[in-house]
Amino acid sequence: MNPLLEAHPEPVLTARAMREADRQTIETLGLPGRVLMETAGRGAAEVAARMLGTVAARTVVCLCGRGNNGGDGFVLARVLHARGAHVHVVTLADASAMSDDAAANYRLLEHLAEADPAHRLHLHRLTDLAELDHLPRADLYVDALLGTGLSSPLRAPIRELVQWLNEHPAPILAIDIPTGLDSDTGQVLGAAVAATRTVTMGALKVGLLLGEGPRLCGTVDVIDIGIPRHVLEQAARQPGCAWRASDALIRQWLPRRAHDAHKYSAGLALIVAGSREFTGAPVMAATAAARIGAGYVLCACPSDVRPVLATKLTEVALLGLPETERGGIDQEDAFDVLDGWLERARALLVGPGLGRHPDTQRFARTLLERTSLPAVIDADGLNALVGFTELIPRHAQGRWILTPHLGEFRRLAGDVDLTHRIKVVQEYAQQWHCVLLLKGMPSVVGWPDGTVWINATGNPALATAGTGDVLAGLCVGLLAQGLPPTQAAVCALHVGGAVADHYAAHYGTATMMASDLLTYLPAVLRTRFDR
Ligand SMILES: NC(=O)C1=CN([C@@H]2O[C@H](COP(=O)(O)OP(=O)(O)OC[C@H]3O[C@@H](n4cnc5c(N)ncnc54)[C@H](O)[C@@H]3O)[C@@H](O)[C@H]2O)[C@H](O)CC1
Ligand SMILES: [K+]
Repeated sequence: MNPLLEAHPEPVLTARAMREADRQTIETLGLPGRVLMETAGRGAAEVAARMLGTVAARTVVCLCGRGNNGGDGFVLARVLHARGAHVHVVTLADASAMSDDAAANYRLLEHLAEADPAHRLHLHRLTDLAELDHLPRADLYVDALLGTGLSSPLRAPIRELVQWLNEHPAPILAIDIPTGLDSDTGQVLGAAVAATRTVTMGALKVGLLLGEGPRLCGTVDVIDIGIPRHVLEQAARQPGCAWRASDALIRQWLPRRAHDAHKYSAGLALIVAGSREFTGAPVMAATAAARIGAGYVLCACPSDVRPVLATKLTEVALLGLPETERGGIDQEDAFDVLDGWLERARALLVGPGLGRHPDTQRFARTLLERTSLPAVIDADGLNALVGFTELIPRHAQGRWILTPHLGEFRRLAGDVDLTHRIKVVQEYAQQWHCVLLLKGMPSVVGWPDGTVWINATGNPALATAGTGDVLAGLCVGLLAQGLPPTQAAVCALHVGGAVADHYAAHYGTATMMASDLLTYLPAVLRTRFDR
């Protein structure tokens, strides 16, 4: 693929945005919908042929709805029939009840079925679900029932058809979206096809990447059906849409070390972290910051924790922060110790393992209010802001990266309905004027301008203690090297997930520990990101 194009982020659209892109292409550019459907169906047939291996004499059963999703299925049926397959097309409606383009393609099939001397094309107009039992066992089932037109929980008999489909062991190819999956949220609406593979038209849909989407889609192929890139990019600016970064884009964004760099020019990352209870978190975060390329990492922790960290950290400098007799960080004395370093630092991370002592939380808030450094606020740094969220829009000013998991986000934002996760992240990143990295599978990054990114890498191996500390360290390490918070958050997620993917490819997803991310990071940076 063209390296320049490859560096482009991939638009991830809602159903509404996809329909808008269709409309633009058809009405403004003049590319007929029938041509879009023909291209969509032919692209889907290519994927079906790859799934079958050989097409001739294989049996394919296509379940087709009466909308354009069904229309894509009719085109696919015609193409596979022409390549020698035995094709059974199952519909629930007459052509008169179908969309125009679908009906036109259905009538094509009717003429073909009559004309084919080999009688390899069979049209079944279903009036009773029992008739499904007369269908031959297929080598491949095609779900062309519903796509982006699904707007509510599946009605009968589509719902029963979906359940029937899922009962068959043969591979299932879903057209555009597995029927029953909400294309904007990844929720299952009543029932949904569990596809082996999904071939989606024009662009990725949000629902394929969130919620139940990854589990129900199987492998996803995006078919270029002739919608111009600028039309897709324009559509992706609608609320609820997102982007996915490519390796090429991350390679472009990742900082390169200057040939004449010295430890300060490569960026000083100041990390305020650690407590008696949590000494691992600062180690993970500080090591990650150093490993991703920060030239100088300084970890400021409560004084009596310093000796413990000194046994675990060699290249990371340590700074003991005075404590109150109550055991929290003493704000005034701490600033006396910190001030010089705050001038020299290029980025700040507050939170990993910091603990929730009231004195420490007050210190963390004051530190964030006073500094104008780009900052990452993670874990107990976020907990210190609970009840003080007004500080975020007042001080973040686009310089902060907040990295909450779901629980931390709910403590900050309240019991927010996260059905539309993209819209929620979009709204809060704009409202708080910060970069909001909401961790999850996948994690999502909202920028202050409303742009949202869905992480393209990572796997369940990341579901282990300490990976959040590593992620926070990667973020601050990239900030310290001059990356803007917007790109630092997307890169940290993408690279961290890529290391987890590297680990899982070699050792599976059940044994990874967070420190493995630090071990394999250099190799993945070198081989996958050319660093
Ligand atoms: N992306 C593109 O550029 C192209 C996509 N194509 C395909 O077109 C469908 C969208 O087609 P549309 O006709 O708008 O909707 P559907 O076919 O998905 O469904 C409409 C159909 O479904 C019925 N329906 C709606 N909700 C329910 C429900 N809850 N239960 C049962 N039935 C329901 C509704 O009555 C309609 O009859 C897209 O996915 C692509 O596959 C174009 O072919 C090419 C361009
Ligand atoms: K479908």
